[in-house]
Parts: sequence; C-alpha cells; structure tokens
Amino acid sequence: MTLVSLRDVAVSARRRLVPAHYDFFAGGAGEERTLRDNRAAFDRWRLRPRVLRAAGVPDPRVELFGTELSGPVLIAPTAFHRLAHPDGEVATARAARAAGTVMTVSMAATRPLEQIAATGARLWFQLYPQPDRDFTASLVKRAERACTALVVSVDSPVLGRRARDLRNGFLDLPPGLACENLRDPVTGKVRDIVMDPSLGWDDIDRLRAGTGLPVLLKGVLHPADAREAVARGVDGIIVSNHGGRQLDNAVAAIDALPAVVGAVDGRIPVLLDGGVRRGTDVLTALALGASAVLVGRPVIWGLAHDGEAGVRQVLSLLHEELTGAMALCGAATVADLTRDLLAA
Ligand SMILES: Cc1cc2nc3c(=O)[nH]c(=O)nc-3n(C[C@H](O)[C@H](O)[C@H](O)COP(=O)(O)O)c2cc1C
Ligand SMILES: O=C(O)C(=O)c1ccccc1
Repeated sequence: MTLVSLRDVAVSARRRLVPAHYDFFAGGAGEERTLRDNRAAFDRWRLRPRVLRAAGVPDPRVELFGTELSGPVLIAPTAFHRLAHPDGEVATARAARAAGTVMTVSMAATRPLEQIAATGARLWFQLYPQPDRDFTASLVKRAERACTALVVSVDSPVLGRRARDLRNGFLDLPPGLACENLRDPVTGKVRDIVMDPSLGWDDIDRLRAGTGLPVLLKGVLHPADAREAVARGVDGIIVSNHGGRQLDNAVAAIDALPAVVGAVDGRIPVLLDGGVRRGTDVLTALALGASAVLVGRPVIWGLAHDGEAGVRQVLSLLHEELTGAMALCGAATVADLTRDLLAA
C-alpha cells in the first residue's frame, strides 16, 4: 500500500501492534476529551493565503538554540520505542538524523542514551526530575555528553489515569525491555521512574544552575507559568498537554498557544506539541507564534510500520506537506507565516 498521509501510517501501525501496546501509544487520560480536542482544535482553523508573492520554492528551515534544522518539526519524547520496533530509539534517531531534525529522547527510552547518540543524531533529553537529586544530576551529566538541550516535563506531578491501560492491565514493559537510562551500572538493576508531586520552581532553578545546556519546560499551558519561566531564565517553552495523557479536559495545545506566545512576547522560543498531523497544522501553529512543533504518536506509528524507514516517511510526509502549504500561502520562509494568514 502507498502511504500518502500520516493517517495511512497510523492505520498500518494499528494492524501491526499488539492491541494493548497500540492502546498504550494511542490512548489518553479520562474520557480522552483532550486527546480528541488536540485534533479537533486544529480542524477548526482555516487559512487565508496570499497570492502573487513570487515566493519561489519555500525554505522551511529554522534555527533553534544556535543550530539549524531542516524544518520546524521535531520529534517529541515518547516512552518505550522498542514496543513499536526492535531497533527502538536507535531507529528513531537514525531517521531524525536523515531528516535533519532533533529527536527528543524520553527518560523512558528503551535504549541507552549513548547508543542513541552513536547514530550522530541531534538529540535533546527529556527529564522527569527524580526525588533522588544525585541520580538526577548523574542523568543530566550523561545528557550533557550526548544532547544539546534538556527538556523538563512539568505536567506530570502524577501519571494520568489512562482507562485503556487499566482495562488492558498494561502496567509495565514486557520481560527483556527496560528503561535503559535508569539502569544502575554497578548492580544492573533498573530504577522506577518517579513522578514527583513536590517538584517546584526551585528545582528548575537548581537544574539550570547545574547545567550549561539550554533548559526547556514541557507541558506549560497557562500564560502565568510562561511568564514565570521567562523570569527564571528558562530557555524555551513547549506548550503541551502531553498528548491528552495527563489532565483530561485540559485545553487543546493549539488553543493554549496564543496566550502563552503573548506572555512570552518573543523573549524565548515557544514550541508546541499535540495533534500535529498535517503540514497545514504546522503552518497554523507557526502562524500563531510557535517557533516549531513536535510530533509524538506519528513517530511511533512510523516505527511500528517500518522502523527507521517508517519514521523517515513520517518526517518527509510532514516536510512535503508543509512546503506545499507554504507555497500555496505565498510564504518563502517561516518568517512569512504570520497571523494574518489565518481566517478569524
Ligand atoms: C506513548 C507516549 C509516550 C509518551 N512518553 C512521554 C515521556 O516519556 N515523556 C514526556 O515528556 N512526554 C511523553 N509523551 C508526550 C509526548 O512528548 C507529546 O507531548 C505528545 O505525544 C504530543 O502529542 P501527539 O502524540 O498528538 O503528537 C508521550 C506520549 C505518548 C503518546
Ligand atoms: O509520559 C507518558 O505519557 C508515558 O506514557 C510514560 C510511561 C512510562 C514512563 C514514563 C512516561
């Protein structure tokens, strides 16, 4: 079958995955209202293209924290890639490298960070700061050797209640798979990831003070939090509701974006994830002030479909769709993706 959109890749992935694993990847918290709304909110936007701009072939490149990327679509951190494909995160990283974009490695990756870095991909590391501060510091040290930014997930003081996983009894990885970056090098034992409800701004200050890497906060939806992040010297914000997997009834990511962009007022990059499935979704997010977007599930579906090649396909479909939509809007570069291109 020829795959002409991310929807086709998702269909193929569903056929290949064990149902409980498919549900783990696809599912959200509670009634899955936020999960659905991430998509529905993009569906509501309409574009008002410009004509006769003589824009030529669009150039979608962006620069983030001093590095140039082939386009504004990055890979969001997602857990357990080896559940989708035996190569796991190594395949994802190879695809990111081929596409010229960043892969954000999840703290719950099933390959060691050093192996993922050996692909030569540009990596960011996603961190759930652990109550054991020495352990957290040691993880940050490892990330500094392999990655160019730290993404701190701040939307998970507890794990969301996900009905599909509860029903399926999906609690943990099957034997043979583990969160390799939580393995103790001496004992070989793997720690559990702790969601820390005591995490506060002081912890963000301490993390920042302890690393030279740019620090992004992932999971910000409220403009007051965005303002606080800027005041504390945070380097970037990812507007996200964790793909609808944490707080159900949380606002759709694209609906939360404008107020956050307003609060940040250009001082640091604002990225977005949640429900990005089309080039026109990327275009909409950038027109609303995002510097770039990330995709979570589509990457998993690509992996399940065909490993590295499947993820490459997902990234190139989005790239093709975006450049096509830019051309049709008369946009030569991402700087031309302005608010006036959106109807209403
Ligand atoms: C299966 C799965 C696992 C995830 N694991 C993590 C994780 O380990 N850390 C994290 O910060 N976010 C995690 N996320 C959230 C993603 O980073 C991202 O916010 C979300 O998937 C974006 O929505 P999308 O899937 O609609 O693109 C996960 C999402 C999914 C679907
Ligand atoms: O963050 C998530 O959404 C997620 O599914 C997860 C699962 C296990 C460990 C860490 C994160």
